[in-house]
Amino acid sequence: MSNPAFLELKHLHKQYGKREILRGVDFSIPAGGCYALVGPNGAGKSTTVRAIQGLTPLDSGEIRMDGQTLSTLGAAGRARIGVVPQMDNLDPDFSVEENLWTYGRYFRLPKTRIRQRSTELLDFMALSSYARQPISALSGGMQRRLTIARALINAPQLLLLDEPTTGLDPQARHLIWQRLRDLRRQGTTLLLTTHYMDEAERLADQVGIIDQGQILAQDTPRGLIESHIPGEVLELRRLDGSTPDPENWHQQQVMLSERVGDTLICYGQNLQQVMTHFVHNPDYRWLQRPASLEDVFLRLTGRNLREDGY
Ligand SMILES: Nc1ncnc2c1ncn2[C@@H]1O[C@H](COP(=O)(O)OP(=O)(O)OP(=O)(O)O)[C@@H](O)[C@H]1O
Repeated sequence: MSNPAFLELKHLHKQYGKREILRGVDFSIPAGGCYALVGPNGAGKSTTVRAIQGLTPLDSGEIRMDGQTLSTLGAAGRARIGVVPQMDNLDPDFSVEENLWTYGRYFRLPKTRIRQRSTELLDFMALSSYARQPISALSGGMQRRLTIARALINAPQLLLLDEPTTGLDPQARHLIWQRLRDLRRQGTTLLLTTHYMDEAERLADQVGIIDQGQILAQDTPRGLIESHIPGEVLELRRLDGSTPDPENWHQQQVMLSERVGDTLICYGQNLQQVMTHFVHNPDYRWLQRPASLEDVFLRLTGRNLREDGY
């Protein structure tokens, strides 16, 4: 039997003017689970996260946490949610620990509790030696870790992370991933939005691919790959910079191909035949590799920048 949902989103709809931003978003996360919402710019990820926070009123749909409708949980329910926004909004006039205290006071935690949580969280996020430093003394990765620590001050059961590692270097990203996995082991439920497929693959049990306000597919990372991309992938580029044109050959040989800029991504049952065709052709560069979540993402959400503002 699958675990009961801790967070449930049912048929979320949101319109700005005539434009439908969320068109029936549905998903759920069991307690202690991690769900990654991936999608192109403007897909509706932040709007979904803001709706859970109660910041964006919905036109219809329901959000339930721990079995209760969020709107009826009120402030007490929202206090069980920690939020890591897309942009760091730490207070530059305060020190590292003062930033945590401000949040603790916001949640009306007793002083002794704030002190204890601040010490624990600075240690957890490897920031103890920076406690008295101004925010300007922190690197981008440290600021991100402090933003996560701040979101954890009141020990929330659900942590919402809007693009938690965008713009960070690989070491900084790995440290954050490690801490997010630690949080899961402690029972925290995570919902993250990301543009990084490797992040979704590394952290999430379930990945939802959202585009134009709709979840196009959701499954485990492996399940998404296996059900959308058969076998390996061949990337083809022409040396003259033009995109390879599959018209005259791929129909008989390759099941599927997608154009991404100047690259043709091929996959299908007859990939080896296509390979032999190009290996000795000096006009082409090629790369054969295992299929990834990014291939699924590109296949489902379209390759080229759209002209409709998304
Ligand atoms: N207050 C608003 N008024 C009008 N349109 C809005 C408003 N907030 C968001 N939108 C539009 O809703 C769409 C979805 O925005 P959202 O921020 O949810 O996308 P996203 O998937 O988080 O994108 P990104 O990856 O760029 O952060 C966008 O086209 C955006 O312009």
